[in-house]
Amino acid sequence: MDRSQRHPDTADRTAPESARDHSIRAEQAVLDTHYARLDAARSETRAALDQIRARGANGSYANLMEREAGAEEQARSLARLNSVEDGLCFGRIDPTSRDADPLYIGRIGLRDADHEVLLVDWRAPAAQPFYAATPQAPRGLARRRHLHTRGRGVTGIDDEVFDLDRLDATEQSGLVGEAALLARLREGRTGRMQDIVATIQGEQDQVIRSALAGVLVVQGGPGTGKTVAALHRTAYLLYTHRRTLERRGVLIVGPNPTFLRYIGQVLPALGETDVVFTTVGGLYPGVHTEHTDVPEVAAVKGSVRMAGLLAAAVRQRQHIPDGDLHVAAGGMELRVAQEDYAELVERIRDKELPHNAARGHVVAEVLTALAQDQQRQLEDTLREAEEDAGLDAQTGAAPELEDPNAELWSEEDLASARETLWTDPAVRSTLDELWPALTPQQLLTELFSDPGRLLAAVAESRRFPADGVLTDHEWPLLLREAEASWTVDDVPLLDEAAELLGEDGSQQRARDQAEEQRRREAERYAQGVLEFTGLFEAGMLDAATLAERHRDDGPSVSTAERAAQDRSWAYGHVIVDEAQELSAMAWRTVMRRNPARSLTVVGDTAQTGSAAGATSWTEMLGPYAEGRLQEQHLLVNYRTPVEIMRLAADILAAVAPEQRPPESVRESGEEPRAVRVAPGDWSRQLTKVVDGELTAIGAEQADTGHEAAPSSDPSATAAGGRVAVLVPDHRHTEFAALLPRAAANTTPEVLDAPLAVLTCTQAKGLEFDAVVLVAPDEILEQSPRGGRDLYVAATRATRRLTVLHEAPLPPMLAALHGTA
Ligand SMILES: Nc1ncnc2c1ncn2[C@@H]1O[C@H](COP(=O)(O)OP(=O)(O)OP(=O)(O)O)[C@@H](O)[C@H]1O
Repeated sequence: MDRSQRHPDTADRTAPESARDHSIRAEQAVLDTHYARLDAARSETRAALDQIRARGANGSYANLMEREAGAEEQARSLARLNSVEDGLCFGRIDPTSRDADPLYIGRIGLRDADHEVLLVDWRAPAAQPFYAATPQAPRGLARRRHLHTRGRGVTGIDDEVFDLDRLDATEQSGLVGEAALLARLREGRTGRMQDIVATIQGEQDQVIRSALAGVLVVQGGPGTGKTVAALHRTAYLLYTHRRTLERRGVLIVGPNPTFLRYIGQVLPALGETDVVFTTVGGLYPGVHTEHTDVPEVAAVKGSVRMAGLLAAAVRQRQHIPDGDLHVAAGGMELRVAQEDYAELVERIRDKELPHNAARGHVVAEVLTALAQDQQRQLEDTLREAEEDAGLDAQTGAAPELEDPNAELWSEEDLASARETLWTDPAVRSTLDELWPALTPQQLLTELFSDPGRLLAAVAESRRFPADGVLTDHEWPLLLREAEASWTVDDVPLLDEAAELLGEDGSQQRARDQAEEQRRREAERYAQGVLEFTGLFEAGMLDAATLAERHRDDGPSVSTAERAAQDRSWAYGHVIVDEAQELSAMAWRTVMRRNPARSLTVVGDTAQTGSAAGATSWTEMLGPYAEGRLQEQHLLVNYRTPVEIMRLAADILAAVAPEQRPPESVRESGEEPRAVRVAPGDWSRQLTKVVDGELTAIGAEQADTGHEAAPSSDPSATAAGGRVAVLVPDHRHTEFAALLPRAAANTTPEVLDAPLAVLTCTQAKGLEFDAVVLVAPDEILEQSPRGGRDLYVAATRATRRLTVLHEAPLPPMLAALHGTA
């Protein structure tokens, strides 16, 4: 169904040419004033910046600081003004009240010289009716108008009229309308996501403008604009809560680096850059990985029961020997009674400190116990000596000691004995055995590479089975070589371990190093400023002092930098995209980064590919939201045409019958098709189909004015439009080799290449003009969630889907029309 048909008020394009031209001319005149104002604002800002710089060489320290801050602010403003050149104004709303003027909506707000509003920022409350008005609830609007522009010229307008009476006769006859949305959706894909400020739909607007606090879950089928809405929400929140979010930063977690690059350009386009982008594999500072475990291992590592296992593994490292503690030190055999040691361990455990912090207490108490034993032994020796001396010298009777309980050692003696003992290697190694200082990496490596240790931790975890324990079938799956590299599924475990262990000194050292590096850079910069301003020669200030004084909360870029390095950083807001893929353990990590629980979670539980991912939001997130979980549903698919979505709906019915497929917004006129490949004929058939797609896209672009340079290589003609070959995981290398000109890895070139060979996981969140889906039966079989992978693959195309198969098609694809 064409969406324009759902707006009965949307006028047809059959309006008289002259009236349409008249409207365009009128809007052009308004747009000219917007650009004139933008140019003026740029000139003013540039002049202000030049003036600040020109004042550089003189003045007091305070003036200098003020000038620096002023220059930075002006430079930011200028960058913002420069970033809105394209599509500065894209909408207009006419209120029903005849007394009120129309409002123009744009990428930024502008006022004229008299401070009258010329243009309203799309994120401002006054702009909301532009996005939220519907024929049923027009929000006080008589008309919503979309302006199409190229450069600084108005090329077209689309109107939706909510109150015809409000428009005069000329305006009524000049109504024009082809839904701006459909025009936008017909454009070819570029490999980078683009902003949708001009065509945000009502249900998306609700997501974008939801309150900052609480956990907002946005569930929606493929192509419903979850990602793009989440990004616009980020821009909206940064605009509305700038102070909070600039200081604490916004974290965006995505499924893979390609996806992050795919969406990465949208925020700068919206004028917002103060954001940290990462994947789950990058959430733990110092480790960055994109390798994943096989599904059955990932399922175990992602289970919340791992938290209990790791807690048990840490307890296992807090050793309580079977007998008394004996240490040979300082020529003596020192002893701590087993029950005394066990009692002190229980006392320290009761404090519920992280392991490494508790170690400090254990060390202190054991040293005291050893020193006291040393004292006791020395005193006994002394007494014996004195007794012997007394017996010898007098009558043979024992002498009367002054007080048998008297302490011969002072507090200082005890302290110095403890210090000496601490330097004794035997004492140290005993303490390291009893209660070692551990890094998260060490804990995990030693646990997973030692079956005996792992089994002991499993046994220990079964003593406290509160959150469930691993079965005898599951725990052996964790075993691996000590040298094995970290996987994405290990990252939340490292974070959990870090939480249990606390600081071991290495984190502090890393932070100190980073701080030292920053200090040196600030000093170098300050030195430049001083030489430039002459203050250095005047001897008024040295670079270190200036750098130190200049250290405040700093610009948000450094907020992002600081946040990314600091495991304990509390972000102001966190956005998780393709959130269905995160395991329970990954959520524990994400929640630690956002103790205030201000999160936007977007995903589709029907697309979950990961074995440890979510099948229910309430189950996965309920425990963290404490009644503040709000779920919104997006139901309209803006990517996949009706014809392809019909087929995808069959897959969905087979793999997640409880889910409703989204409703597609447009038809392409082309049914998806199946091509049967004869055994051994993959290379020829694949090349033929791919070449056909590339040629077709090249021709379509030529038709729509996006003409590419002629070339004998069909892949060169598709610049701007893209084809993806989606293959089973285990055959990726094989199919990539059959198409050597295709990009086939997860570097940025995949996004820019006209042709790419990807697995379903790599294609998650991305979209292409045409998709060639290879060996669907094998995709289905590749994991317990293979059916969901197939659903993801089938919903990536904006125009055409071709399925290539050698084996018979799975029943869920029975509706496909085949070709020889
Ligand atoms: N209001 C809109 N105006 C124009 N284009 C839109 C709109 N909403 C979504 N789109 C486009 O639809 C496509 C799909 O959007 P997006 O990738 O955000 O969907 P998604 O729900 O995250 O999909 P998936 O679950 O498959 O990853 C994108 O090209 C996006 O730009």
